[in-house]
Amino acid sequence: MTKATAKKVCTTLCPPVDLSGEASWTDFDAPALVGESLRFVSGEPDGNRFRVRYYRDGEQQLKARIWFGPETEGPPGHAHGGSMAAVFDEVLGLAAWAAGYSIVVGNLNVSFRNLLPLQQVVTLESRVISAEGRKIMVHGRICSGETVYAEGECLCITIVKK
Ligand SMILES: CCCCC/C=C\C/C=C\C/C=C\C/C=C\CCCC(=O)SCCNC(=O)CCNC(=O)[C@H](O)C(C)(C)COP(=O)(O)OP(=O)(O)OC[C@H]1O[C@@H](n2cnc3c(N)ncnc32)[C@H](O)[C@@H]1OP(=O)(O)O
Repeated sequence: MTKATAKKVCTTLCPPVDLSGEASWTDFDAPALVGESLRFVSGEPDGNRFRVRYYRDGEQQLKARIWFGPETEGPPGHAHGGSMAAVFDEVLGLAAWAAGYSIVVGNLNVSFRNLLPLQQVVTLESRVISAEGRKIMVHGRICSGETVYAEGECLCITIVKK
């Protein structure tokens, strides 16, 4: 896609995008694990906001291919920081669930490193860093090739049944 095309805002539904993963990744069925509770980010897979597809890599870490559509716009032609934070909240929280922890997100720090152009497929790479008591630390970054758009550090807290 040329830069000129990428900047064009879709007033109707944008065309399909290629969210396929790398050859070594396997599909990850998020709804099978957590039900329909991820609608905020991944609830409209053909819409103009986010389009997301989940995978596990060879080390079983969660990966996501994500397209930030025109409805995530913040700075002209680029993704709103809050849209990236929402993506980190969902994907890093889901990464902890995928690793076997029943959690909510207690704290999320996001560093915005580069403006993210709209309508570009990027990758969110996650990694469960540590698990100490109820605290599960998950790190991630939104990137494409060598470019890192944002980094996230997510403290997840396991839910205590009352
Ligand atoms: C009961 C609700 C159940 C909801 C979930 C149920 C089912 C979900 C099913 C499927 C899930 C689907 C998808 C999951 C994937 C993504 C989810 C998206 C992520 C989210 O969108 S999720 C919503 C946003 N999320 C919240 O809405 C959290 C609101 N909040 C709370 O629910 C409490 O605040 C909680 C539980 C976090 C802690 O409360 P608590 O009373 O259980 O535990 P306590 O306060 O004692 O903390 C224990 C130790 O964690 C440390 N600690 C706690 N918070 C910290 C912080 N912020 N910074 C640094 N350290 C912190 C303490 O310092 C202590 O550490 P120490 O033990 O060393 O003293």
